[in-house]
Amino acid sequence: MATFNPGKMELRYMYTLMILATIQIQWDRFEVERLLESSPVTEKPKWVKLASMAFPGGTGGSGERRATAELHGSSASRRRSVGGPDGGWQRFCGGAAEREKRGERKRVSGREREKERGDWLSRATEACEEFAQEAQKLCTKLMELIALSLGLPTQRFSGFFKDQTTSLKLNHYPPCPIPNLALGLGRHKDSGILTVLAQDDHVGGLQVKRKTDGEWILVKPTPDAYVINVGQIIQVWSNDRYESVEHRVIVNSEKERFSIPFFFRPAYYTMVKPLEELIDEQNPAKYRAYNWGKFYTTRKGSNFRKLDVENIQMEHFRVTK
Ligand SMILES: O=C(O)CCC(=O)C(=O)O
Ligand SMILES: [Fe+2]
Repeated sequence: MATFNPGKMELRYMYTLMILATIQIQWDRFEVERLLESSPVTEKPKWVKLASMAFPGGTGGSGERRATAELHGSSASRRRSVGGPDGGWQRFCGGAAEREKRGERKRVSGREREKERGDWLSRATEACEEFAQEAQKLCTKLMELIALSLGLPTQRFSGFFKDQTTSLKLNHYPPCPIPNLALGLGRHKDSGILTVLAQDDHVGGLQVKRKTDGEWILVKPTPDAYVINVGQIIQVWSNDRYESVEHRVIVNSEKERFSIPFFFRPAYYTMVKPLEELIDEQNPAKYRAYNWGKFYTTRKGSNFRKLDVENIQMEHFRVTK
């Protein structure tokens, strides 16, 4: 019987999460299809069977509901979608052969796979485009409300929405027989402006850290609702009046889980710093200015997950007294 070692736990998340696709969203044009085609999805056909993806519907409007229906498949096709990304995953959750025995993975012919890939791409593309457009509108609205709540004009943030580095990610967390030895995604704060997260309507896994006692609290899925995360940029802009919450994802021993975060982010050239209207002698700036593009690429390019070293954090720009 394996023993639970919380110290090691954080390091193992890279074994379980499969990022099916990361879609860079252009401000004036959604180039989802082209980017999906060049994503790892097409290079790793065993990941492709996403027809079963539970795409939470409702708040995005009727178009999204249609996409939801399209993306729901039979339970047989859902099982077929489970594939393993690497040896690490196999170590904890079984190799391809074991998963085939458990009925979680089925061998498919090259031709069948090609067809599935094509079908999946067109359905996923349509669904992603609709979701991205709705999420974009939602973020714009939310930023108006956040501006008002800070005593600022509603359009205060609109200058930051040009040349966005916004992206959409499709996450797949396969079931893991030893869930207490793995994390779907390690603890982190989202670094951008806002995240609109469509989490699986039925399978929970997202946890947030309660500030008062450090306890991890499960965010129970609410059908027809999105989870909105305040990103670290809002924390800096608001000079800590808003705080970005730490979160992570645990895995499930029986059920796979999907989630679709939409990361609303500014242009690479944005200098992130507390808004001048919010600082004065009594409320001095708590952060030094940093370049978003540099911050983001350094953070993304770092191999902190493997080396167990600290990744670049917004906290590094906090002014110390
Ligand atoms: O899968 C989830 O529910 C959360 C994913 C997440 O936090 C992220 O991708 O940043
Ligand atoms: Fe996150």
